[in-house]
Amino acid sequence: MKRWNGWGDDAIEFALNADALAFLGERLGPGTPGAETSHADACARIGGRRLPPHPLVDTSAAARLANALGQSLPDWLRLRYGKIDTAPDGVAWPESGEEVRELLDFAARSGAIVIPYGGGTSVAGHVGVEAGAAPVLTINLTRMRAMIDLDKEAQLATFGAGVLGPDLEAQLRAFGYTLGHFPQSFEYSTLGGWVVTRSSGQQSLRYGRIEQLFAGGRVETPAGTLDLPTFPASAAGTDLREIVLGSEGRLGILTEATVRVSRLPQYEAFHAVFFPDWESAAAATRELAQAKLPLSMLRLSNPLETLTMLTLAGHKRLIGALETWLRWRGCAVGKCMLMIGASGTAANAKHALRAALSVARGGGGVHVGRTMGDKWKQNRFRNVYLRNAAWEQGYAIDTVETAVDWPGVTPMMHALEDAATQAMASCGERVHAYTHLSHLYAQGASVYSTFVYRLSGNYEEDLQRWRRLKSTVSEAVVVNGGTISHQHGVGTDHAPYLASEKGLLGMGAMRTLFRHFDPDGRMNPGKLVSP
Ligand SMILES: Cc1cc2nc3c(=O)[nH]c(=O)nc-3n(C[C@H](O)[C@H](O)[C@H](O)COP(=O)(O)OP(=O)(O)OC[C@H]3O[C@@H](n4cnc5c(N)ncnc54)[C@H](O)[C@@H]3O)c2cc1C
Repeated sequence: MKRWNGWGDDAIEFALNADALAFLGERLGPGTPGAETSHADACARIGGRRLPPHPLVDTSAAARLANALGQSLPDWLRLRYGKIDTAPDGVAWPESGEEVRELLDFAARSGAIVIPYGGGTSVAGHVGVEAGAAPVLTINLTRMRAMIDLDKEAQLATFGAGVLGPDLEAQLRAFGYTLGHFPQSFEYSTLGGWVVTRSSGQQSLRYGRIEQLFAGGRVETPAGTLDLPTFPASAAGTDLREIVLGSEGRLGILTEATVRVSRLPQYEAFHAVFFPDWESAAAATRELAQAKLPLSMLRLSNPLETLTMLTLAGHKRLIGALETWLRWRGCAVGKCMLMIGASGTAANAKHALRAALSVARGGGGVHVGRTMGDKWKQNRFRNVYLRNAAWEQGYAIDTVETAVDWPGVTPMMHALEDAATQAMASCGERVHAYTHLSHLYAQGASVYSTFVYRLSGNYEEDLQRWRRLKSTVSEAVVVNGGTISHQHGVGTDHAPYLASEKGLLGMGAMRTLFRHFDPDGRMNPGKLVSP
């Protein structure tokens, strides 16, 4: 069953091994797990409902709690410490566009605010309920999950927008196709959520970001239905898909999405290469991105992330032997791991890998084969469970991500890690901060930093620690010329920083656009831009 106050299926544990615990203890000090609220107590704290009855709306405390929050660290703090001060007044699970329309009309009649809810994997405060006088209706889309059409000739598939990643891939795989969109949250996030948050999957180098995959669809807005027909390309003025992408539930509900699919790859492999230091690794990775080889993934870990991954991997003797061999090849303290993936026909993928490994070797890289790549693939959606394991040992894990052009990539990495160190020092704490470049472009890269730090066991103190960390690191993103999000979107947590990249005129244009589709300001207010 899905965990109500953590990540994933409660039958799956991904424990921290003894070496990893000792490593964290040494770097941060011993953790203090907080007292936890039970599900029954959390339900008991859900206040009275303010919506009139409707046959499609469930007003039970359990349904409202399950759809009250996402997966950001403050969301976790609220759930774990039982500080659920706001929740929707009712939750509906429509099964058709007509039911969505009916629910939007019901919300208008009841003066209710509407929050669209996909998988609830937002890490930026997209689905939470702001305190206010109006009742709140959360519309959970996950029952709209069928494949409506597969046009093999055009390689286009249309789905109900609430389809979860594994379900979508399984429905396509039955016909020999894939979307190839694999965010780390794949198992619990939805197609609609991906589109409206401009998500990016781990193999975006081959398949593209969701912007490239989203071909059209249907949006139910308070002002009417917006249909987006598919074209391979069009010069007919403003591309209306672009106003749906990144709209974060502000203009309406995406009920159907048509996506560009590919044939299932015959062959897929991930290889690991180590470099002696960050400078050589970053230079070779940039060269690889600019060579535009048909790879599916490039993912470069900095020295501390490399060390952390090797420590978490367990298999101490095997990793020890690998490290001895790497030392002998010149990759010792400060080494960085690059993961290179290729998918497609066996001949093309192998050719791309051979070419990539040759560039990597030319840049000082040491190729260690496929074993680590196979392990990475096997655990690509499992590592997230470490958030649960770390919490239980008294440690919080949070991440911040941005993207910047190549000259800014290394300065950004240092700026994010320094900002986190400074923020936690102001709380009298240390932080274990490490970074990888997860999505590579010819012009630049996403910079993705992970921060591990101690919980205090006290809700207010832990919220304060998170606020300091989030604001200091977000300011570092802005000062260093990065976007406030490369893939997680804006929500409430990044909204204060958006104007610095959009400008006042741009922010005004976004507000006017949302008002056009949602004249009463009913759709997910407070997220992305202030009303
Ligand atoms: C552990 C973890 C790993 C992650 N890894 C990645 C990653 O690799 N790449 C990445 O891009 N993101 C990642 N994310 C972030 C998150 O998964 C994405 O933002 C995802 O796109 C959200 O999809 P969802 O279905 O869960 O949407 P939700 O969280 O339910 O909603 C997000 C926003 O979309 C709106 N919304 C949802 N569905 C609809 C709809 N049908 N119509 C209109 N509005 C809608 C909501 O109102 C809200 O504003 C990760 C999150 C976690 C917790």
